[in-house]
Parts: sequence; structure tokens; C-alpha cells
Amino acid sequence: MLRSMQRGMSGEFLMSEPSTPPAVNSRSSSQRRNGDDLSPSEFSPGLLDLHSFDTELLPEMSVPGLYESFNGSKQMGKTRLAPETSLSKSFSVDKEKSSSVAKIKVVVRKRPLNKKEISKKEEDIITIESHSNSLTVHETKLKVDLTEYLEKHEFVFDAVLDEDVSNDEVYHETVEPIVPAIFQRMKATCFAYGQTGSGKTYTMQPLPLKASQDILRLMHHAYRNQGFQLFVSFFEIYGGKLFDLLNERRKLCMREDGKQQVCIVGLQEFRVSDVDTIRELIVRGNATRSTGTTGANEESSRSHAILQLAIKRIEGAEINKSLLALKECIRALDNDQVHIPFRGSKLTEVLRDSFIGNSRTVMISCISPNSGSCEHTLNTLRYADRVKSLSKGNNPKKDLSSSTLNLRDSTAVPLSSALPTASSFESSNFGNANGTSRFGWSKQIEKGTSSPFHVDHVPSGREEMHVSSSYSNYYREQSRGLANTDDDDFSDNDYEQEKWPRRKGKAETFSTSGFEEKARRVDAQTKWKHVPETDANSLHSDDDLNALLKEEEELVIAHRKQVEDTINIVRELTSDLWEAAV
Ligand SMILES: Nc1ncnc2c1ncn2[C@@H]1O[C@H](COP(=O)(O)OP(=O)(O)OP(=O)(O)O)[C@@H](O)[C@H]1O
Repeated sequence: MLRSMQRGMSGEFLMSEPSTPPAVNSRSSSQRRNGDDLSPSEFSPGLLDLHSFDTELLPEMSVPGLYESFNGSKQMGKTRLAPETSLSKSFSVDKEKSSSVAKIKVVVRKRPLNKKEISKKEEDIITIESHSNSLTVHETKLKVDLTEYLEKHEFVFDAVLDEDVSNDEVYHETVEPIVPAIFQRMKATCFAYGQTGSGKTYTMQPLPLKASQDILRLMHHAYRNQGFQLFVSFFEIYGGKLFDLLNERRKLCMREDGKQQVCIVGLQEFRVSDVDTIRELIVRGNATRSTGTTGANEESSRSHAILQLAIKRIEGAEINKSLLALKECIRALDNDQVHIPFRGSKLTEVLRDSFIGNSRTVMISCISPNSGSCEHTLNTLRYADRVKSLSKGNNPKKDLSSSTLNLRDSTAVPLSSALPTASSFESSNFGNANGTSRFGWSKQIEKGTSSPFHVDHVPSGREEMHVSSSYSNYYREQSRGLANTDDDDFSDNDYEQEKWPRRKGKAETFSTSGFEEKARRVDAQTKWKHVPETDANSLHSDDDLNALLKEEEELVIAHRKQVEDTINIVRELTSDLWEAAV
């Protein structure tokens, strides 16, 4: 809804300050997309949205099925004085814990009678039993003979907070448990709902700062050295238009991309690393908010302000970009091109002097020997192999076929059909004795043997065999969902495009090159089997290599989109619940 998640690996909190929003029950998805009425379904991944809606505009409505869905919630029955999740627990939170937090948790907060109400001798009609998660509304009714009687309405929620509950306790009960979720690339949403003057602002205002504190603490401790950065943006929806509260109320445009991701064009984001800065930004943004007055609340907020806290994996993205840029530079240098794209990344800019002139460069790829590092090792070796095959010394054309074929050799062929026969092993020239092709693939393909098998061109027959069997094991593990796909290594980032198809679970999961991926997109393993040899041979030109590199970059982008899509599906499910609720 609020922002495109082109940022891929990021998690976000959206903090929305209270407003007097349009009627909830009249919303349609198209209206929401137009911007002034927002639902959790439209949030991008990793997001906490603290909204509020006035119920004055709502008719009485029942929400069949909604309450039942909470009965199974793990939060159910929990009292406010014993919050299940504390930040200390959150520090050790992992993906499972994040996902174990209830999908939707409903908390009710009662405010005390205000002076005006007391002076009018209004009665407090809400009773909450201490340590319970239920409340009773005592409604005064009139009999036909005009005598008064009380009708009791009892409600049970995930938590019920009485008037003496502090804002800190509200935070512990509501937002704190979902803070860690954004580090798992999830979105977290919290919104307040109630009539004007019921305490939405009072409840919501402290939450962003408290959440920021916890996010920063998690970033600096549990998730330190993982490249997370926190960004703040703050905008307001007023009269159906968007305004940047941190950029002189500059008008913003909301756009929807082809994937129904809503982007806010021009919204300023501030990278922050301490709570004081965030506080200043919130104060600054609040000062520029639109406010008004209602009968019930003299300081009523008349707009819908959204504070967004986004965490991103900056380093990973940067490293990924750097490695691609480095490869481009090496290729350009080796081809004696006039233009060397040093400006592609900071890394290549810094290394510029080492590359230009009469220079020699050595790249050392370090690998771990342990089986647990197998995937990382393979990724590192693949990267090294790409760089090596791009650097062909004085005779670029000579070895190009091998590099081209190397790209092909870790192909996406169904395992069953890809397994080479004994004869194909023999004929594949693994030992590379005759030097026709450094790694023998040329011969294998020329012979028309089925298969590119899953070997990552490690120049030794024994190692090739070993690696290929590792690959087979990996494949089996992957099929069983056992393979570790966490990315905590830059080489991984560089090869996310390779992991992406693997997650699809088929043999194509072994695809490593853009060339192969293209075949995959055209689909069909059968087609892949027929990837013509001429294609491989035609890659001998620089243009083709350029195209290959370009495709790799596109794959990185495509992978990110894929991750986002998955998250969006989860979000859509949440949306269904939300739609059911309203
Ligand atoms: N739990 C509470 N304890 C003490 N005072 C409260 C509490 N909740 C609200 N108030 C007070 O009630 C008044 C109205 O609250 P608030 O402005 O938060 O309402 P609102 O729902 O945001 O209203 P609007 O929709 O009109 O903006 C404020 O003066 C606030 O300080």
C-alpha cells in the first residue's frame, strides 16, 4: 500500500498516527489503492502500521467468523500483566518465533473518564476484571414502562487493558512482540481503532519511539554485522492526498507498479542510527501535520499520518552490486575496452588504480573445507570461475568456448536425465588430458551426450565427480527442504539468482547462468534439454557475454521480486482476514 518493496530484503514498520479516517465499512480495494484508506493488505513486507479509525462513522456491525479465528491464537487468554513476549525473548527470536506470533491480535484499551465527562456526571459503564482478558459493557436500557435496566455485554479479546495501564504496558502487549518480525523480512502492522477522543493518539504516539529503540537494539546486538540499516519516513494522508511530513509537506504521488505494489514517489527517507534523531524527525513531522477539532476532542487529528521504519540489508545489496561491477571491469579490461565501468560500484572505484595501466591483478578466493560450508564454497568457486573465464589472457577467443560451456555445465537438467552414464563420464574428458577444452565439456557436448550434469567446472576429474555428487546431495536435501538457504555471505548474495530457481524445487534449481535461466523462463525442461549447441557456441562474442552479465543482474532483481511476491502472498492472506473483519 504505502511503498513498493523493490528494496527486496528489507523489513519495515509503518507507524501511522491517528486520524479521523473515512468510513471503514465503505471501503473497496480500489478506494484503498487510491490512497486515503489503507489496509494491512496493502503494506509491503516487513511493516508495522499503526493506524486508527473512527468508529463514529460505522454502523453497528457484527464480524462473523472473526472472533473464532482468534480462539486459536497463541495470545489468547493472556493477561496484560503477564505479557507473553518480552524484548529479552525477542533478542533470541528466530524465524519460527516470529512466525509463532499470532497473525492477528486484538487488544482493547479503555481510557479513563475525562474531566468533561465527570463534570457531566457521566457513568463509567465498562468493567474489566483484573488479570482477565474480558470486559463487560453495562448498557442502560429502558423498559416499555420507562423503568431503567442494565443489559450486560461481555467481550473477550486477546488482551484487555484497563484505564490504569501505562503506555509502556501497552507497548509490551502490542508492538514489542512483533518488532523482531521485520528482521525476518516480514511486515508488522498495528493500528488503533475507535471513536474520536477515545485515545488513539494517546495510545499510538509513544509506540514509534519505543519500537525504534527496540529495532536499534536488535540491530546492534542480535542482528549486528548483518548489514541492517534503519530508515525513517513520515507522511500524511489528508483529503485524499499525500504529503511528506519530513520534506516541507511536499505533495507525493502514489503509483502502483505491475505487481500491485504501491510506490510513493518522492518520499524522503532518513537513515537513522539513534533514537534521538528519530525523536527529532517525529517532532518535526508532527509539527507539520494537519489537525482540527471535533466535538469530542479539541486536538483531534484530522489526517492520517504514517511513520515508516524500514530496515534494509544494505551491505548485502552493495556487495552484490560490487561483485557484479568487478566482474564487468575485469571483462572490460581483458577485452581491452576503452571504457572500463569503474563507476559501477564503490569497490571498483577504489580499485581503479590497481586495474589501470600496466597492472596485474590477483583475486584470491578463500573457501572453507567443511561440508557445512558446501553451498558457500560452491558459490565462491562459481564466482571465481566466472572471473577466471572472463580473464582469458592473450588469447580470449581460444578459451571462450570452455568458459561458455562451463556456464552451461551447471545446468538445470532434471536430475534423473542429467545423471551421466558411465560412458558419459569416460567420454567427458574430466581428466582434461588432451587440452581440447580445459574442463572437457566441449567434447562432451560435441558428442551429444545428454548432459551437462551438475558439475561446476572444477578443473580436476576427481573433484568434478566429488562436486557433482555434492550437488546431487544438495538437490536431495533441497527436495526434502533440509538445505540451508540463509544468506549470510556475500558470495551468496552474488548468487542469489542461483538460489532462486533452486527454491522452485525442480532440477532447474541448478541453473546458474542467465543463459540457462532464459531457457527456464521459456520453460520446460524438455526445451532445456534441447538448448542448442549453437547457442553455446554463439556466446563467443563480447556482445553475448555482455548480454549474459546483464541477465545476471536482471536475475538478481528478479530474485528479489520473487521473494517479495512470496511475502505478498502471505500479506494477501492477512488481507483476507482484514477484509472479513470490516
Ligand atoms: N488511556 C488514557 N489515559 C489518560 N488520558 C487519555 C487516555 N486516552 C486518551 N486520553 C486523553 O483523552 C483525550 C483524547 O485522546 P486522543 O486525542 O488520543 O483521542 P483520539 O482518539 O486520537 O481522537 P481523534 O480521533 O479525534 O484524533 C486526550 O486529551 C488524551 O490525553
